[in-house]
Order: sequence, then structure tokens, then C-alpha cells
Amino acid sequence: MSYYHTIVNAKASGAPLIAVLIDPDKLTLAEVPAFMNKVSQTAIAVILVGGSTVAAGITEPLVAAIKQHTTKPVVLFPGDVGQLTNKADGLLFLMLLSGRNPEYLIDQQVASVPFLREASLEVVSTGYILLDGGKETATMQVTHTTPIPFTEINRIKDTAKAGEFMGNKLMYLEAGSGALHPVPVEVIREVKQDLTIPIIVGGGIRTEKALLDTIKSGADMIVIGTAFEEDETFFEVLQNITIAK
Ligand SMILES: CC(C)=CCC/C(C)=C/CC/C(C)=C/CC/C(C)=C/COP(=O)(O)OP(=O)(O)O
Ligand SMILES: O=P(O)(O)OC[C@@H](O)CO
Ligand SMILES: [Mg+2]
Repeated sequence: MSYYHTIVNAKASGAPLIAVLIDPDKLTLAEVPAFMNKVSQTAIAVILVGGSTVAAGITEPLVAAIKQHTTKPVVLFPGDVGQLTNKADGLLFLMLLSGRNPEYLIDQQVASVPFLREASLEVVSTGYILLDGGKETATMQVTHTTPIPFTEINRIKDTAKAGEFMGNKLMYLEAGSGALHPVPVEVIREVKQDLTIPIIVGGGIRTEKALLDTIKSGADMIVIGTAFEEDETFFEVLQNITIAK
């Protein structure tokens, strides 16, 4: 099935999807079998692959190795055009709406077209809103953009709604990889009420409480990366919770 429809169905059912983010800079090919064995024992439904700074050429063999261990959709979450590979199933076709850097609003997207025209990836237009999770992140450094503070709720809502009006099919609220503070419940609730498209939330979710709060606030897909990188026992947290809003 289309990964986009899997997310739309999750929104309709009220049971959000959990996605693991695998950073090609951090997981080696040799570590893939054991890591994917842990993934397979959890309710993780989507595997995202990407990073803000990934060396060219390493994403493709990693995705190929991941695919050998799962039938779940493997979706690219790329920081740049160099991370594209047709070995994945889908692509979050990101535009960085919180920033004002044309490189991440249109240039990377245009540069990806010669590849995507020949590829069979499921391409889904995704607004990407970087929020201030209390720590300078790699994404801020790479994109030379400033995140929006959690307190600027109207600006966050207007940015997300503008993305929906411009045709985004998904909206990603990002506190930043390894954020000190995940996206607050109130921010997710307010954006959710205002949009018709599914909402993805990630950044700094590393405790059971943070995960449960994010689920309850209405996120349709929740992305967790650092918690698994730093402590693989976080997989057990996932096994023990009920994923329903
Ligand atoms: C459409 C195409 C081809 C590319 C989109 C390019 C855009 C707009 C990217 C948005 C900005 C960006 C750099 C996003 C990166 C998203 C990501 C995978 C973040 C994860 O960051 P980590 O690499 O985990 O950071 P750390 O290394 O600090 O943990
Ligand atoms: O690594 P963490 O903090 O889980 O964040 C996941 C993702 O939203 C980062 O782009
Ligand atoms: Mg990271």
C-alpha cells in the first residue's frame, strides 16, 4: 500500500504511526541486522532514513540492507538531494517552511527532478517546520535558518496552514534531532485543529511520558531517532504502551 495512505488511515483511525529515523551517518551496515531485529519486535510502522549531513553514496547501500530485513515502508527523509536512492519506497518531498533560505524552499527540489523523473519512489509533498527545541541542531546549521519558538503559536499555525494551502500533503513539526524539549502538546493540538492533512511530529522524544503526550495530542505519525541511537532499550518502552489517542 502507498505509505501516504497508511498515514492518512492512521489519522482517520486515531491510532498514530510510530516511525524510527535511521541516520546513515550513525548506523553501520554491520549493525543493520540486529537493529532491524529490534524494530521488528515493536509497533514501528514506518522506517525513515535520512540526516542533515550525510556523505554521498552511503544512503543507498544502507537502504538496500534495511529492505532485506523488513516489509515495512522505507521512506527517505533527506537533508539534501545527495541522499536520494530508488531502493527506498517513498520520499518526504520536504520544503523548509520555517526558514527563508531558497536552497531548502525550491533549489534542492528542482535539483532532485532529473533523478525523480526516472525513479519509482512515492513522492509526497511535505511542509517542514523547524521549532526551537532548546538546542542548536545540525539542521539549523546546515540550512542557516532560525527555528520558530514554541510560544509563537500563531506564526506556527499560519506557517502550517500556508503549507496546506500551497498543496503540502503532510506537515512535519520538528523540534530538532536530539532536542531538549519535544514539540509541546498545545502546539500539536492547535496545529492539528487548524489543518486537514496529517501531522508528523519529531525531535527530542526520548521518554515514555513524552511519547504518550505526543500520541494524546493528536500527532498522526511520531518520529523517534536519537532515543534508539543512544539507548536501544527504548524499543522496550514501545512494546509496553498502547498506541491510541
Ligand atoms: C526534496 C529533496 C531532495 C530534499 C529536501 C531538502 C530539504 C528541504 C531539507 C530540509 C532541511 C533538512 C536539512 C532536513 C534534514 C532532516 C533530517 C533528516 C534531520 C535529522 O537530523 P540529524 O542528521 O539526525 O541531526 P544530528 O546529526 O544532529 O542528529
Ligand atoms: O532524533 P530525534 O530527537 O528523535 O528526532 C527525530 C527527528 O524528528 C529528527 O529529525
Ligand atoms: Mg539525529
